[in-house]
Amino acid sequence: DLTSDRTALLAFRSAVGGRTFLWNTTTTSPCNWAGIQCENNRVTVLRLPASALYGTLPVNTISNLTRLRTLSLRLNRLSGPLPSDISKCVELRNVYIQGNFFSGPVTFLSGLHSLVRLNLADNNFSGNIPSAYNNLTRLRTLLVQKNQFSGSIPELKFPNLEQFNVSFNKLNGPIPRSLEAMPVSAFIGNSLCGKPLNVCPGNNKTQPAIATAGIEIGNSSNEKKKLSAGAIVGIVIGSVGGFFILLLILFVLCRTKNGEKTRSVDVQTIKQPETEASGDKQIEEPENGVNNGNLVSASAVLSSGDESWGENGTKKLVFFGDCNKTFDLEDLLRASAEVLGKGTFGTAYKAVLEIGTIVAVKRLRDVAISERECKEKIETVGAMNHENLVPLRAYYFSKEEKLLVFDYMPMGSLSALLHGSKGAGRTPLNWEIRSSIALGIAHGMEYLHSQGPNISHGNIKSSNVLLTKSYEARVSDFGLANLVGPPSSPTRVAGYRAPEVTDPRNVSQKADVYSFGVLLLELLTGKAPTHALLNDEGVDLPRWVQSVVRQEWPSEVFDIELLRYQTAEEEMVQLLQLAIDCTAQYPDNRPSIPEISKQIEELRRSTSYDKHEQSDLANAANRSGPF
Ligand SMILES: Nc1ncnc2c1ncn2[C@@H]1O[C@H](COP(=O)(O)OP(=O)(O)OP(=O)(O)O)[C@@H](O)[C@H]1O
Repeated sequence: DLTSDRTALLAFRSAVGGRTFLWNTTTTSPCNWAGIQCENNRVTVLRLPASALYGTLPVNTISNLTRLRTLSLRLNRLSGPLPSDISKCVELRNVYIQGNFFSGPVTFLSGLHSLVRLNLADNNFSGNIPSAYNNLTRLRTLLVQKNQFSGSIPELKFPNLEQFNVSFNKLNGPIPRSLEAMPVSAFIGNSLCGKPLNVCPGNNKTQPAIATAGIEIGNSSNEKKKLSAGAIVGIVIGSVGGFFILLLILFVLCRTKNGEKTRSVDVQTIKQPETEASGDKQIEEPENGVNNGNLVSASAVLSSGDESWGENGTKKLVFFGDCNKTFDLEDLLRASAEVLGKGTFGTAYKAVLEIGTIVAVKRLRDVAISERECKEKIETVGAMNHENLVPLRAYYFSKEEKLLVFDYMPMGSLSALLHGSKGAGRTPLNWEIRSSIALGIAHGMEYLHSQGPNISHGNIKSSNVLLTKSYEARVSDFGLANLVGPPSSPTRVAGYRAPEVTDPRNVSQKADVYSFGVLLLELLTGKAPTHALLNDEGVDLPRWVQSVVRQEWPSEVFDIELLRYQTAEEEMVQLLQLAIDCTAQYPDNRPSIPEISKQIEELRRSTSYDKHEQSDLANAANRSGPF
């Protein structure tokens, strides 16, 4: 059997071009060849992702591997039709051929009853979406986005379907009921209609009662009645009258409210002493960013009559939620402090309080908005509560000083971990850690984005991802982007900024996704992204990765440290593809954060699934070559 597998594999190798040392043919057993795994002396896994393969696949190559369970040819340059005889591999569970140039209709599916994951995305497949998919009752993932599929989507019934995407094809007609619960992004870029997209034309069920002139009433066509001209005039006059009454009520309400507001502002102004007249000074900035004794060596500055935001004129830290108020402003000012770094919004300090508590304090500078607005924004940040966000515990606000008190994260930032010293004693950042960090960030962002369509982070980058002792990711600096004025010079954030962003204080959720994509590339490549303007040793990561993936050997993009963990090569390439999708030029072509989380969860699950399935393969460790 193994001899026939070997023959089939050699036929495959001679059919496609690519990396020349693909397989060491002097070894008799293909089970020792790179990218191949066996069970009971039969080839079960053929993984050649990102291996610069090109050419077509003739019949009797893959199909002779009758015990094949996983076929991955992801991110190569293979073309032509996929031979239909692959249907002979009845044990196939995972087929990943995303990111090639395969074309023609998909005819190989009938008979593949065991299929769990099917990813045909980013190819040139055409024809209808075969209803043969319906035989695939175990299917959990069906990704066929970015192809040339046309016609309508058949009613597909998959009891276990978790991931589904047909976006950016040439499909038309209504979305079948069984797929209504899928996200909008699964269907965009086609001429489809119906839930979750817009209502199909001619389907009046969910249309508003008054749509256009010549209005029709009723659910089915035989019930349709034309409204008389008189009725239309009546409806229009009634609606306009109602609208004016509503406007009048709103006007009266606003006037009453404004009167109240003015009164409360007056009260506050009277309460607050004149801080400018009290001769307060600003806290001294450390000259060179080194330890400066305590947080505010000029703590007297604040105690000399500076006005806090306290209710009755006392200096007060305002705490959030049920956070224990175990310290006050005086304690904070007395704490020994060291500078952690200077960022866009100010300087960050590590403060060790006398009671032993350690906090991170951020002193905001150049706050560009009114006190009231600033307070509201800080309160919004304080109300955010998610395990993957750095919690804001308290704040202090006065005319001269704006301090934000966060939990201190002992492992520092992801940026420092990726690009800092790689000397002995450092925990190597393996796939498990990196993929879990990626997932943590995605979850934190998903929480932020779920707060409203206009809520975004605005400054996603590796120095804003902090880590706990167990390397869990916590996103920091959310909600601060619009507190301060725009930076005067390009900063490190430039390498993460989406091409459409012109005002850094106004960043959409899709622009956050772009920055996250760059962050994923940074995690995978180990390279720091920067902007050409800055002219330092960094690179324009999305552009560099795109060029390597398309022109050279794609796996060369990965960080050497990651390549040591070869058992996850498939998932690494999957995450690379996701990062490339996130950094699409056009915002609409980028996936949403919930989708991204789902994909990372899924690929992390498949790592553990594969590990479990193949743990007894002693030869896995002996494989040669990069994969
Ligand atoms: N809560 C925290 N715990 C531990 N270290 C922190 C904390 N907050 C910030 N830091 C450290 O302080 C440094 C400076 O942080 P800061 O957020 O002020 O600037 P930045 O992230 O480099 O840039 P930007 O202000 O543009 O986000 C960061 O690199 C980070 O390592």
